[in-house]
Amino acid sequence: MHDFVFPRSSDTLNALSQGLIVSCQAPVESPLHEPSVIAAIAHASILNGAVGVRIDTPAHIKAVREKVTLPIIGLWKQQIPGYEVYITPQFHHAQAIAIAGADIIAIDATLRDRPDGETLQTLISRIHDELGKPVMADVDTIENALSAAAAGADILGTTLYGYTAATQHLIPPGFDLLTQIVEQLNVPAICEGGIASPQMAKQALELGAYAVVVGTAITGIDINVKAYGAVFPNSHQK
Ligand SMILES: CC(=O)N[C@H](C=O)[C@@H](O)[C@H](O)[C@H](O)COP(=O)(O)O
Repeated sequence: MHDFVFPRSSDTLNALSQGLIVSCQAPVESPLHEPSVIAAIAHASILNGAVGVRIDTPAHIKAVREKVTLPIIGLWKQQIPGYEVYITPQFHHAQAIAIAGADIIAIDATLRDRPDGETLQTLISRIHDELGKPVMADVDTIENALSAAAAGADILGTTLYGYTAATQHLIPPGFDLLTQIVEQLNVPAICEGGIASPQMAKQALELGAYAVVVGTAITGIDINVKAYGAVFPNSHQK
């Protein structure tokens, strides 16, 4: 386990070390996609030992902030026509989630095109300089992890492994990407995506993960019930 020296918000980043971060998100069409519900799920996660939470949208972050003092990794998923980046694609999205109360700003840190000629480098620099927040760089490949680290990312996440054109043939968790980051970079790596059991989370830590984000396996009621329903002859959800 490395000892990392963080240039900014070191208390926040140190608080995540070797801990479980719960991603509390719900499909837009779900009754769970409601600020007070997401806040309750986040609060329950913290009460049961999570060191932080990962939350989408300013409204949900604001509601969670009222219940939770531990670190919030904030993001804002926004589809922009003509662009593939969707996790906090532009600076104004980052600004909105910072204002809502996020401690760490998660962004798509691939080198795919962004609107208005913004680059990964300028986006990270503006989040640091204008918002004073650390950046979690969600990546899919070691090449993008290297460029995100060079652009100043404070932590790297394997979040996009399996979710980009370059990696769509791969199935999360990205343990191979995690290992490459741990071996090649001196930036903490968060294993996120596809962690489906405590054993898998333990494996991520053993491979050198700084922390582990678990979403669907813990908070994905809609998808999990649907998966159970698929094996029941008497299920009204097809
Ligand atoms: C690719 C993408 O958009 N991932 C999102 C990022 O915030 C979430 O939809 C995931 O639930 C999260 O990464 C946690 O992963 P998992 O739910 O597999 O534990």
